[in-house]
Amino acid sequence: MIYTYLGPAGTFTEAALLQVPEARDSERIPAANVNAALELVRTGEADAAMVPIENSVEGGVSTTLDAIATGEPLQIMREALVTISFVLAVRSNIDTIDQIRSVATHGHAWAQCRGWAESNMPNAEFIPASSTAAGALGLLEDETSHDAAICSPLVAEERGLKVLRTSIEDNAGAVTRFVLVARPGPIPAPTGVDKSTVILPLSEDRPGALMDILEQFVVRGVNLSRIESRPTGEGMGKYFFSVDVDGHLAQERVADALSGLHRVCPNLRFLGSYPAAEGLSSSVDAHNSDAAFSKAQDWVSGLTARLATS
Ligand SMILES: O=C(O)C(=O)Cc1ccccc1
Repeated sequence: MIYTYLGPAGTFTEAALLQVPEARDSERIPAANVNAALELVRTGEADAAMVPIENSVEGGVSTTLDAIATGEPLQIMREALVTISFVLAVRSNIDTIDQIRSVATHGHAWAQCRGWAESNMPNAEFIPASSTAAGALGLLEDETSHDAAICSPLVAEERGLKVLRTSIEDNAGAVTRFVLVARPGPIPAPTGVDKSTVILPLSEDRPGALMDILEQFVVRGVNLSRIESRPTGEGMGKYFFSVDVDGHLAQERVADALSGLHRVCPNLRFLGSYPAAEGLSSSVDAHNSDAAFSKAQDWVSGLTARLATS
């Protein structure tokens, strides 16, 4: 297996990939951005890509949500959670925070440290970087565009960067969720604690269109753990929903909800069922259990078997 990830080495995404035991001893290709990583998978140059999808402070990572919702189909094979803490690293000629005029980092890292940055270095300009590690490595270049970088403690240590402050995140304990994405293939077997992701384009702009979608989950007792709307890019007012649910395709209530969704939203895209990285809180009522579905199906089959043939 060849793995790719949002690089360069030292990103939080690499930390997420290293949680995958098989990836530790495999070839790992750093990609310049999320789209480049997914493209390596789509073309077959890599077998799977680890990419950030959501964090507990800033919400969804739009680039990833959009890239896996469209184009050549991809499948989520697993998820990984990383608790994120940031440091402020600087060029060697900077000694105090007041000297910092510009700070480079990934947009989601900036969002998680914005409060600290605005209070402690109000005059520093934010320079968007393709990743926290890319911003950090820029500090080592002669012709660098920035004085400081917000990055992981690990990359600062590994690259011998000067660190002026540690733990500068506004919310201690913020978690980012990453997904390992591959070309569509076998769906991982249920573990008992699983999630499924589905993309639901709103085909019609009419009252109740979202209700029709949500109803499919509600009546089968399927809990949603994430729902986000994203513009399709096809014009104002055109949206798709990206939804995570508790449960696996192998469970009747999830499969039945997908079947209902296919009727109200025929262009839906199933992105996979995979083990949840942490325990899920939702419980299943007896009438939504596999046994209840199976009994109900048997009962209806018994009735349809009695249908007159002519
Ligand atoms: O830039 C990185 O290191 C990443 O892996 C993306 C990211 C940025 C900020 C929080 C979580 C992930």
